[in-house]
Parts: sequence; structure tokens; C-alpha cells
Amino acid sequence: MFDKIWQQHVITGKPGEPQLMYVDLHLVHEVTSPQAFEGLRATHRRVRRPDKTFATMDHNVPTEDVFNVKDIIARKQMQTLQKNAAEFGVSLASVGQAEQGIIHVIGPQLGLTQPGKIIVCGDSHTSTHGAFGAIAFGIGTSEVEHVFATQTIWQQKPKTMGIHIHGQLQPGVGAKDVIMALIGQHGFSGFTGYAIEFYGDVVENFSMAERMTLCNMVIEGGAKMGQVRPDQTTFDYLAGRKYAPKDMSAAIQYWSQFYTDDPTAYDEVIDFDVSDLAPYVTWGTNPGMAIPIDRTFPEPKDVNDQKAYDYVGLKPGDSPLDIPIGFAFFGSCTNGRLEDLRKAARVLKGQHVAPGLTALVVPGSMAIKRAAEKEGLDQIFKSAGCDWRMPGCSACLGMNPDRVPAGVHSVSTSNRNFEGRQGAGSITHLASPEMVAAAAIHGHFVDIRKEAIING
Ligand SMILES: CC(C)[C@H](C(=O)O)[C@@H](O)C(=O)O
Ligand code: SF4
Repeated sequence: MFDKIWQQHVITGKPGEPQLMYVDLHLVHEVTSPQAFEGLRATHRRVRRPDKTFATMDHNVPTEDVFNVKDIIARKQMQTLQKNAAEFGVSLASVGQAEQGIIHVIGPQLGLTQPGKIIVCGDSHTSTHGAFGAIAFGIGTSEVEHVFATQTIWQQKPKTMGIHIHGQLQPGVGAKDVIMALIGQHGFSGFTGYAIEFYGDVVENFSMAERMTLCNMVIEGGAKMGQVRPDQTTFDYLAGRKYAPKDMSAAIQYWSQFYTDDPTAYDEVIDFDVSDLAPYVTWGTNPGMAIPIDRTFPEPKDVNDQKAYDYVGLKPGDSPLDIPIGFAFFGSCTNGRLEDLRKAARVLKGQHVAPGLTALVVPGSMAIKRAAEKEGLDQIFKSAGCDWRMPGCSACLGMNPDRVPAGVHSVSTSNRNFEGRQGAGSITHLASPEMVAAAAIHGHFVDIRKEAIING
């Protein structure tokens, strides 16, 4: 599948060397675009294909009052994108508008993300879009400028890896646990240099939201791209969306060519039986520092592990069940979709978060917010003592007012647990929406498989 899409997009360059690739969709946000637009302006160039470019604001957005941007840099970046989009004729889903949201959430939602496309964005989690059978990867700001000007990008073809996921997931264990386990077992650079294709019955049975969670986090294992073969689930998801093809049967015929004919042709294959998989949580300061909930923290292997222990204030042999939790974050491009909010709400319904614990629920987009409110999820969260917010990256990273206080342990449905990621001195523990919900109730992690709501 990867090679088929790649071949269709090569403009020039020899195999084994960087090749010039055509870009079908360029997604843009306020943080990595200002210098790129500035570069165009300085050299009197235009955006070559505004019709293949789409922008939104997400990282800097204050989720309590989206129009009240107190931080000077944040405000400048948002105003600059507004101005640049108007000047260069790029569609922008701005704050407060119906289509605004996290770029990796709205691309699929608007039907911009489609099988067979090459999709880029100045953001590492662009891998998310590969869930539709696209080649999607993050680029740097100078590359953003190159794509603006030419609608092309130089790229060296990566090696391919097939990850065969099969077996029967236990109730309460899902896509987030699968990808966290893969990264926990192979390390945060274990997949470096590869484009991954996930396949097998587990992946086939996953919803688009679950496939996106899987592909979203491949970058945390070092891979720039992750993919899932497009199938009926993909086509059903896209049908009727704003920018999806009007003639779906022609589109489906075209998209159906994108599959891997020969599973032995991957450069590398990993076999993953998920039948015994337990929910995963991170203890340290990168997503590779992850363990099943029913284990204790490992002995440090190297100085990085020791440094992580020093930062998080935990020690080998401790149990994740004993971490004192003061903050819970539901949201991000990993787990800020409607299905994720439903999973969290199911656990939180009729319950209350632990005394003194702050819980933020941040839908991934305005559309998700509206849909969630229509089903009453906001009421469930509010009754449980959570804050129900406007869409944005929020507490996934400290580029806006939503921050975890220093020294506080946070459970988070996001994708990175780096030092200070959720605010200076914050300590992040990544987990699935259900696990974060249960941890918020108890004030410490629990094994969701043992909770009555999941266990029946
Ligand atoms: C700000 C942006 C460049 C960054 C990324 O590329 O991923 C952010 O989205 C993140 O998640 O750390
Ligand atoms: S939600 Fe988090 S990971 Fe996703 S784009 Fe925003 S900051 Fe990056």
C-alpha cells in the first residue's frame, strides 16, 4: 500500500535518494506557519494551491474563553494566521467558528483526509491521517514554506513495517493500550525510519477513531508515518462529509487499489497478539517508559531512566496504583474524539472525581463539542465535577492557559509525557480515556478491567 501511494506521487528523483513528491493536502496551524508565510512574502511568492491548503487554530487557544488570549506570543500567532490566511487565500477555521478544532481532528471530520493522498502539516502528529490509508507525515517550518510555494516536498522513502495485530482485546482495553504497549515494548525510538502499516482482525474491527489513535502515536515510537488499509469503515466514515468526493462510488473504486498485496514484502514485520494485553500507563518522561497496570515500575536501565525517576518522584518497585493523582485531562488529537469522550463518560456517569482533583474535558473540535452536548455527555462530565471546555490542544502541551501545576501528577489521554509537557514541573501519566476516567474518580490508577462498569 505504501509503495503504491508513493509511486503515484513521485515527480522526480531516484529511488534511494530524496525524491520530489506531490502533496495533495497541506494542513496548517498557528504555531509552525508564521515564518513560512513570512518567507513567501519576503520573496513575493503566493501559496501555489490554496485549494489544497487548510488552516485552523488549536495550540494557543484558551479553552475557557477563546477570544480572550492573554499571552502575547499566543495572541500574535493567532492574529498572524488570521491575517496570513486572508492575504494568501487559505481557508481558515478560526476560533469560535463551527469547523474549528485540533488540526488532526478536523481534517478527517471535514472529509479533507482521504485514502491515497499525501498529506503534510507542520506538526508531528500528522501521522494520524494515515488511518485513512494516506501517506501523512509531519514537516518542519522551512518545509511548510516549500509546500506553500510549490505544493511539493522532498522526501526520502522510508522502510516499511507491517504490524499484525490479532487476538481478542479484553473489555476496557483498546487502541490506546495497543499503541502504548507497542511503544513500551519497542522503546521510544523502536520504529525510527519506518512507515508502519497496521493490519489484522483487531485493526479491521477498529472504528476510524480507534485507527486514528493508533496512527497518531507512531511518532512516539520514532516512526513518522502509520497507516491502515482503507475499507468499508473508512468509506462509511467519509461519505457525506463536506470535502469528501460527491461521487462516492467512483472514489471507492479508486481508493480500493490501496492495499498491500504481499504481506511478506514489508522490510520488517511484527506480530502482536493482544489477547492478554492489560491497560498500559506511563511512569516516566517519554512514552516508551510504559508498563501494564498490573506490574510495578522497572529497575532503571540507564541514566535516562534514573533521570526520569528523579523527575517524577517515583521509584522502581512502586505500583502505578499508588501514584497520587491531582489532575486529569481528557482530550488531544489522540483521544479527543466523540468516541473517546463517550468511553470516559461511561465510566464517569453518576460518579464524582476525587476531592481536590482538577479534571478538564476538552473536545477535539467544535463539531465534537456540539455532538457531545446533543447526547448529554457534557452534563455527565459536569455532574462528575469536570470542567467542560472549548476545543483546542489545551493541556496536551503548555502553549495555552490550561496547565498542570508543578509537582502535580496528571493522568492524561494525550500522547506525550515529556518533562514539563503539561506545564513547568508537571508530571504526566498517559493512559486510555477509560483509565483516566477511573483514575480521576479514585485519585489513583485502578485496573479498569476490574471496575463494575466495564466488568458488567
Ligand atoms: C507545536 C507542534 C510543532 C508540536 C508537534 O509537532 O507535534 C505539537 O503539536 C506537539 O504535539 O508537540
Ligand atoms: S493535541 Fe497535542 S499532540 Fe495533538 S497537535 Fe495539539 S499539542 Fe500536538
